[in-house]
Amino acid sequence: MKLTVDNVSRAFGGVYAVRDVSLTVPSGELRAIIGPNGAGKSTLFALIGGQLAADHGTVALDGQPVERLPAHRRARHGIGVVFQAARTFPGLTALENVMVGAHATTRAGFLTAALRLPRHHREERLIRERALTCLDRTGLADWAHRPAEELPLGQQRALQLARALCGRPRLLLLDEPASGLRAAEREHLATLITGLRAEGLTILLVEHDVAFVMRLADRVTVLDLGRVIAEGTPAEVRADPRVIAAYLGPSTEPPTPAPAPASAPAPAEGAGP
Ligand SMILES: Nc1ncnc2c1ncn2[C@@H]1O[C@H](COP(=O)(O)OP(=O)(O)OP(=O)(O)O)[C@@H](O)[C@H]1O
Repeated sequence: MKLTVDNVSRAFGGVYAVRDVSLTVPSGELRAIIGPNGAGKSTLFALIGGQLAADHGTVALDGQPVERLPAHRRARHGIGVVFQAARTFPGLTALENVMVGAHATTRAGFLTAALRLPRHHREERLIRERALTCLDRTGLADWAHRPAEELPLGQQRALQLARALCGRPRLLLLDEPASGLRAAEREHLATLITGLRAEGLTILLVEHDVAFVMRLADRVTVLDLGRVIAEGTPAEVRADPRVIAAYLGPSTEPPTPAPAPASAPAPAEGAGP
């Protein structure tokens, strides 16, 4: 699903968190959004997902404007969101938590469910199967029947992703999905994201782990102080002087075999034995 954000702004108390941001993400692209703390990344996600309303500007999915719709209506249009903070529904099992994610997209309405009509039972069975598949994909099959609040942090984050996937999104917003994960969990997540992208899902990824982002993203948009300061392929963005000044700094780049120009001043860091 193609995402078009056009001139979107949102201020809090007179201060812009996001200002005149435009971006187009073609269907099937994995776009990373990076930038320093407070750059407006999470706010931009909320403006796309509908958790926040924009002061002005438009958001369109496959050309259809959605900026006036609340979050649950945007979810029906195919937006899935994984928030930065792990939010599970305590008292429900992991499986039940994931099943909640599918209800946004089911045909059976509240009344059907409340009256427990046969159609409701059919849908519940299908949702349960779908939820189990999503748990399996996110490495949580063994946790399905455990209370969600008993899951360790890494698994709670995976649970959020499973829940979003269970809603069958066509645009997935991932806000710092790798934070707090251990190396093996990170690798599993990277493989999963790559797989989802290969299936044609459009993905927006906010992540502070630059190495993680750069190896996954097709293109990268860089925000600073609420504005887009650069956009391009990972290599273009890494080499952009404005991005280096605002965010990356000269030495965060993972080691690459690029030849250093003879006149380049070598950073002193790590020069010792
Ligand atoms: N609900 C809110 N009320 C007031 N100010 C807010 C609110 N949400 C965000 N802001 C402000 O908007 C700016 C952008 O915040 P945002 O969380 O979008 O940045 P971010 O790039 O996601 O930061 P981080 O990387 O730290 O998560 C910040 O100055 C923040 O303090």
